[in-house]
Amino acid sequence: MHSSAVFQAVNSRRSYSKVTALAPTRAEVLPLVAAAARVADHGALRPWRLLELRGDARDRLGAAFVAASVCEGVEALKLAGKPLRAPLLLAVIASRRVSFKVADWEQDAVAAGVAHVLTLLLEDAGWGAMWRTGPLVRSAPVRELHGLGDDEELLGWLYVGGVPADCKPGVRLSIEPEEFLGVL
Ligand SMILES: Cc1cc2nc3c(=O)[nH]c(=O)nc-3n(C[C@H](O)[C@H](O)[C@H](O)COP(=O)(O)O)c2cc1C
Repeated sequence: MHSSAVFQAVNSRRSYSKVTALAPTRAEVLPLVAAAARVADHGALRPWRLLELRGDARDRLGAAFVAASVCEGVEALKLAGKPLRAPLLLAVIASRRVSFKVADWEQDAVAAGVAHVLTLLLEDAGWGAMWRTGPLVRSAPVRELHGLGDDEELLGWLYVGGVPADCKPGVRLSIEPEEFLGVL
């Protein structure tokens, strides 16, 4: 069982904080999005959407960060440059649908599930990805840039790019599963 491709992919998953300027094309990303949409989804509400940010859209996100902050001068320049750490950012948006049956938190769990599975699929396709948020993710300028509706919340961005040839190995320590799997 532990040699299955799925087990290996999940067990070796890691984030890439540094990526190269290469990015998957929209055509390459689309089938991964379709596959990620297969996560469990109570009522099949599809309570999520993604936005691609490439090129100067990343500068506009940097400007929104600065507008939402109290930073000036060098600090503002540093903040403005944060979205430039990857050539492609995929904004993850929880879009809550009106439902008497499915609570908001269940819908947010679906959106988060899509993002987790998508990072795994991106890695499986040879790309480096890292989910990032930051304190300004729910600020008004950032919300406005993404055109969020009243029933939407930004869950952050998957920073996506090429895996550097000299990247360091991942560092997450293994857990002791007995500690996490109780019995009632
Ligand atoms: C919702 C969410 C938001 C995150 N936001 C950040 C962030 O803003 N900055 C950061 O350094 N890591 C953030 N992380 C953690 C990284 O994505 C990553 O998991 C962490 O650096 C550990 O690396 P690993 O995934 O290789 O174990 C976030 C993770 C999640 C699930």
